Amino acid sequence: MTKPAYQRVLLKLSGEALMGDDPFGINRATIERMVADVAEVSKLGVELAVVIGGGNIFRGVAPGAQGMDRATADYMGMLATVMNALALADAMRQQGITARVMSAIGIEQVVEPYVRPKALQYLEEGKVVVFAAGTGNPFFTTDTAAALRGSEISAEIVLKATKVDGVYTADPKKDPHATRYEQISFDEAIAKHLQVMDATAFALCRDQKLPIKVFSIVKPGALKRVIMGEDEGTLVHV
Ligand SMILES: Nc1ncnc2c1ncn2[C@@H]1O[C@H](COP(=O)(O)OP(=O)(O)OP(=O)(O)O)[C@@H](O)[C@H]1O
Ligand SMILES: O=c1ccn([C@@H]2O[C@H](COP(=O)(O)O)[C@@H](O)[C@H]2O)c(=O)[nH]1
Repeated sequence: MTKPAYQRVLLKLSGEALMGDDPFGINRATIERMVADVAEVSKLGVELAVVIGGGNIFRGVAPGAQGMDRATADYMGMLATVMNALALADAMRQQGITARVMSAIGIEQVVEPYVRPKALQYLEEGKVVVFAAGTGNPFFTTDTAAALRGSEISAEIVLKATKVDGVYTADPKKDPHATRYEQISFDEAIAKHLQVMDATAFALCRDQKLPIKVFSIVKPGALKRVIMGEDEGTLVHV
C-alpha cells in the first residue's frame, strides 16, 4: 500500500466551514463529515495537530464587533475557537479518535493549557491535538496560530483546509474570472496581497521553510489525497 507523504502535519480547519449551509454556528452533519475525514488520515498513522478557526462564531474584525475595543473583540474571537475545539474533540471521541484540546489562554477548568512538550508527547502517542484560542494574543489570526504551532511541533507542512480549493489570482467568491495556482511562492503570494491567508502567517511559514497546502475541506476525500501526496489544492512554497 502507498505510504502517506507526511509523518506529522498541522491541519488548519476553517471555522467558517463548520457552519455548512447554516448562517452561523456549528452544523452537526458538517462537523461529523469533517471529523470522518480527519479519522481516515489519523488511522493511516499520520501525526495530526489541528488549529481550528472561529469565523463561524465570532471575528474581531466583523461588523458585529464594530465599536468594540479591538483587543476585547479578539479575545471573544479566541474564546469562539475554544468552543469549536471542544465540539471538534467531542465529535472525534464519538468517532473513536483520542483527542486532546490545549488552549493558548488560561481556562484550566475547561481545557488544559498549551505546553509544547506535552503536545509533542500526545502526538507521539498517536493522539490528535487540537490547539484552541489561536496564538493567545489579540491582533492575530488562527492562520498565524497554525504557522506558529506548525513550526513549534516541527510539522512537515501546514494544511489549510478551507471553503475554496486553492489559492486563486483573486478571491474566487468575488471574482468569477479568478484562476487557481497549482503552486505559488510565499513571496509572490505576499506581494500580490492574496487574502486566502494573512501575510503574517505566510511570512512565518516562509521564514521557517514550512510549506502550506491550501485545499477544500468541502470536497470529499480531499484531505486524504493531500496526505497521500496526490495532486490537490495549491502548494505555497519558499
Ligand atoms: N486569492 C484568494 N484565493 C483563494 N481564496 C481567497 C483569496 N482571497 C480571498 N480568499 C477567501 O479567503 C477565504 C479563506 O480564508 P478565511 O481566513 O476567510 O477563512 P477560513 O480560514 O476558511 O475560516 P476561519 O477564519 O473561520 O477559520 C476563502 O473562503 C476565500 O473566499
Ligand atoms: O491568535 C489569534 C487568533 C484569533 N484571534 C481572534 O479570533 C477570531 C477568530 O479567528 P479566525 O482566524 O478569524 O478564525 C479572529 O478574527 C480574532 O478576532 C485572535 O485575536 N488571535
